[in-house]
Amino acid sequence: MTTEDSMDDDVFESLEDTVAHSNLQVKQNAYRSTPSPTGYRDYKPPAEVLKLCETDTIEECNQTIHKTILLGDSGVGKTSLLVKFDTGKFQPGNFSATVGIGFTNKVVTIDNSRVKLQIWDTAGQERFRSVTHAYYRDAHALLLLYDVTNKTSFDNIRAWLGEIREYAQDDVVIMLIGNKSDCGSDRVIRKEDGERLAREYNVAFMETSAKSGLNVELAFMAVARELKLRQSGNKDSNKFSVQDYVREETDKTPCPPCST
Ligand SMILES: Nc1nc2c(ncn2[C@@H]2O[C@H](COP(=O)(O)OP(=O)(O)OP(=O)(O)O)[C@@H](O)[C@H]2O)c(=O)[nH]1
Repeated sequence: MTTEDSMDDDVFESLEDTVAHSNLQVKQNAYRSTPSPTGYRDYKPPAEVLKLCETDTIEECNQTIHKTILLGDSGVGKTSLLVKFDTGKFQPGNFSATVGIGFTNKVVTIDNSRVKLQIWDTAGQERFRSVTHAYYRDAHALLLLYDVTNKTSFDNIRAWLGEIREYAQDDVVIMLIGNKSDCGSDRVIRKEDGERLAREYNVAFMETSAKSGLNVELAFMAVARELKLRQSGNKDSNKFSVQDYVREETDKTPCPPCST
């Protein structure tokens, strides 16, 4: 399945015009557009998002929209991963911390059926944490990122998982992601370390690179597949394992030359 034939934004065309890329716009203007000294106090979700939550029609849609949230320390590459998945593009060295939270809608095709993902990009900085907690509760899936070149971001994963236990639903799908796998000699966290941590917490794991595109589509597709099976109530869904699926799919792709 290629990116071209598996994704389709048209279902959310009207939202796309107004809200869908709001986070990216907020991010670009992050410090200029936020009057509060903390950068957060005056932040409110876009009006369209609040309106969206109030309408019956969208409540109906919510049954089929899978809310997926990107989490992890600041700078690990959450926005970059989402932008790469959404647009296929990567902007190197273009770092401005996300302020608040925003979402992008994507429709992916899994076994000939369309799965709607509403992907929320959160601010990784500590000062925004209390805000992002509020969004965990109704999340269907969480993509938890660390940066393979940043040990602190990896060490903080345990704390993130603790927060997830506290604020998210028990059955939320969790995917641990080691991003920036393209970084060669700057790498300080080995793939095995990520795998071990994921096993310890019984969550799925993969490494990605928003820069090279490695596994970016797979990360979202694996989550979408799991969510679709759960939603359909398919008896076979119990047999589906995100981790086995990821392993099979990554085995098909040769590993890039990473320095470990
Ligand atoms: N080499 C490399 N650089 C990356 C990758 N992903 C992100 N970056 C860079 O890392 C920096 C931070 O990326 P962001 O996507 O803004 O990080 P974030 O997690 O959204 O950060 P917050 O918004 O503060 O939470 C940027 O300079 C990106 O260009 C990657 O896969 N490889």
